[in-house]
Amino acid sequence: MSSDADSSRAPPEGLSSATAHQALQAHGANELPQGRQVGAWQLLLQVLREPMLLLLLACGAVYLMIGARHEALMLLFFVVVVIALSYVQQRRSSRSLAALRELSSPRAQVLRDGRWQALPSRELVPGDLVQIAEGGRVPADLQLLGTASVSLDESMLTGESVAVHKSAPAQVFSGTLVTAGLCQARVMATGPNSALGRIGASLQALPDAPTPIERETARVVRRVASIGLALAALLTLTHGLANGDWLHGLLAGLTLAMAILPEELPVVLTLFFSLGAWRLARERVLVRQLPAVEMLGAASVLCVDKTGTLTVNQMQLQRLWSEQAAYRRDQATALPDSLHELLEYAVLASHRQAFDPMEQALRGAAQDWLAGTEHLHADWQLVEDYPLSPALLAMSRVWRSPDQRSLLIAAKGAPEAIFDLCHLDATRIETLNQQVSLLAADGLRVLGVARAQFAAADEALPPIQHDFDFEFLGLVALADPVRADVPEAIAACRAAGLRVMMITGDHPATALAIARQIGLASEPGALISGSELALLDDAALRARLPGLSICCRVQPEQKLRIVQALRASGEVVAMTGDGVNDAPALKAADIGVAMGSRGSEVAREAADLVLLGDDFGSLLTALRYGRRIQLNLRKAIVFVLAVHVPIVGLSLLPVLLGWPMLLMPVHILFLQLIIDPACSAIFEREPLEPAAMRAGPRKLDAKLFDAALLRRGLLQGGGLLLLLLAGYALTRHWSGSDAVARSFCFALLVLSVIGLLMANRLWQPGGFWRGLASNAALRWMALGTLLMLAAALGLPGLRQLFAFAALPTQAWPALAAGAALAAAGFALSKRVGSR
Ligand SMILES: Nc1ncnc2c1ncn2[C@@H]1O[C@H](COP(=O)(O)OP(=O)(O)OP(=O)(O)O)[C@@H](O)[C@H]1O
Ligand SMILES: [Cu+]
Repeated sequence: MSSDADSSRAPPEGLSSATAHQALQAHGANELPQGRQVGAWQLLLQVLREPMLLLLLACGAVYLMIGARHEALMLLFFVVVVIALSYVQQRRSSRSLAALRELSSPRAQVLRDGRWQALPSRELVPGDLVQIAEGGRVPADLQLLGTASVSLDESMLTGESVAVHKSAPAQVFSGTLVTAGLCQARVMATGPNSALGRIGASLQALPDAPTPIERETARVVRRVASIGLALAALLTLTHGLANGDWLHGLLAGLTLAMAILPEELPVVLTLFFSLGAWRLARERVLVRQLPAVEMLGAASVLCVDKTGTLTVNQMQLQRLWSEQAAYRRDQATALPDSLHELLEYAVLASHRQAFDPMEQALRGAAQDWLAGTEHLHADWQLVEDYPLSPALLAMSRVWRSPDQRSLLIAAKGAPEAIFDLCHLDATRIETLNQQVSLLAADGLRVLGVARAQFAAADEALPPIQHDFDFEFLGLVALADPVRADVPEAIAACRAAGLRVMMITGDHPATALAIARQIGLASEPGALISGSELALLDDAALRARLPGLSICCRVQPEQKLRIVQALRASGEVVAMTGDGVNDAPALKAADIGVAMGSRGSEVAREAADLVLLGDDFGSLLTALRYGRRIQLNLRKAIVFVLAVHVPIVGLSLLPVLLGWPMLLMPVHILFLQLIIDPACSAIFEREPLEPAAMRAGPRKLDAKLFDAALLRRGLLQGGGLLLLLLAGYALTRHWSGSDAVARSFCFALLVLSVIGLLMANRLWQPGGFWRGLASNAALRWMALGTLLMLAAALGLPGLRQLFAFAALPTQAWPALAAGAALAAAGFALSKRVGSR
């Protein structure tokens, strides 16, 4: 980490943690005033505003008016239970969200107690020594130190998006973006005292806009709720007009409203997303946009950048080649003298404090092979530097040596760019290209190296690299090994129905070689180069997309174009990236994925997911979770739907048929107490069914509440309603007692709800009982429910509250038979309703 160029000077010192701690007390944390945070009270308020509670309170009031004090008290008890339940659920989500926020807070490289460490930027204090590097945000107002320089994008302070070049002792400002370079700096001002703090700007993330799924759910809930209210009003009217008993009519209406209200859906949605994000964080995947995980389940194309994602991005210089000599690291130890100059100029064309792994590799090789020769020039002075540009993939650096009058220029870059700079003739280019292809075919990244002299040392330097008179020196080839887990992960992605596309700035031959190593399609039509791509208009590009798996020599802007073209042709695009230039494409993709430790801050800010461990395999984990959340959501929805049909039916039909009221608020509440926790706790925990991974991505326009889902839910619920009505009518006829019939019907309903849970837990056929063994939440749930049911049927006090009667012995076998029938029906419905 320390600078190699400054070794002659005493290294600047950092702070000790004790001093830093004191300074932190004095100056305050290095952060801007935060947006509002959700405290416990606000959560409670949110809970209290829930419509379910309002309905309960209204019911309580009606009970008081008709003088049923016990019932009113019991409702009050339920109010407390419901509040406690939703409070616990909401806290669980907001806790996991807070933990995520903590994980995603920015970090800075700081020298503390003589050791470089990554600390939260929040803990920086004036006087700290930090290091900033390409792709990072400046964590505070800093003064640059040493000889290195950086390029900055200060647009967020100035509105100017032209990069500015700065070197010591210039100041750089908090929140600006380092687009190139690596430099040490001293912290001058933090938090509200920084330039950013003074203008009151904030880097707060965008407010979370509701996603399609959230909007769809909100729409469904609204629609169902208004239908419910209308029905409830209608019921109250019918009842009131028919019997003249308006209070009981109101009670029936409120009961129906409670039965219909799909209040668990939004809860299920937030809880599934936030718990899913929390689970993923434990797998070292940070979710910055919650719905992105579910979206990942729908991804159909995965665009990956080669360097750093598919490969480890640790370069090693493997071969050097000039027209006179060649060297392979694996076949010889010493570098022949005739290649010394080639390596010397490759290093001169690099930064002294190298950020780029290629340059680090060149520097490392030079230290191994050129140490003690006259080819390392610590005393040369940098005069000018021509950076790499998309138009010319080559960079040059101009040097002044103490013992020469003319300036020396070293250039390195993509071979074709260097050939261009050297103005080589066509035949020589052709032979050289053969050599490049030979090196690249082994998966090596090839760079050309050239040198020039500029005699008139006091004249102004030319504006572009082409104006120098370059002489070609040779080629260097670097290896960047493929990550060990990549071939397997790629195969798994493809098995899951995802198309994988490699996007790289590298040479076609290198890209092809890597594609073969990782098992991507590599036939001729599968590859397109950036220059070819530039000739296509949007329609032609879209036509070219099918079957494409490698894009090489693409420029950063072209990544954006590829993503947009893919999306325009109906694909759901997940895209990985790590560089400063990748941010627009990451934003444009449906799911942007950034590498956590190696990727740039900017890429992380633009991404929806961050792979904290930098391993490609965890993307696959995220994909599995995406499918899992999506499938479990669907299961929960089918369950909620199926369970509401009989509840609504039993509240509505008796009134319409002129029977005595069957379900009362207390029954609905009892059921609610099973249903709410059941959907969130039991379905959320379900592991992914293997078939869902093979089934391919969900269609983008597929709704969460699609026809298959509705059909299955209505089938299960409708069947159950018929069974319950039949059971009710039969027991009533046979026992002559409303209370016995109600007890029977309710007990059957509760047993069937447990059956519905077990049936919808696993959608693949079979496995009805397996649920009890593998899902502890389900086991407890079932046990608790049975105990509650037994209490309501068995304890005289409760029996009265529930308006039950003791079930005669003959009813028990009938109950068991009914439950078995329901279970068989649910098992059958899985075959009918499958997609
Ligand atoms: N520091 C450098 N010095 C000289 N040439 C460079 C340097 N960096 C990149 N190049 C040239 O530019 C080409 C494209 O580089 P670029 O950075 O766009 O690819 P990349 O983003 O590293 O690759 P990938 O897209 O696979 O991640 C390289 O293949 C190389 O020829
Ligand atoms: Cu409900």
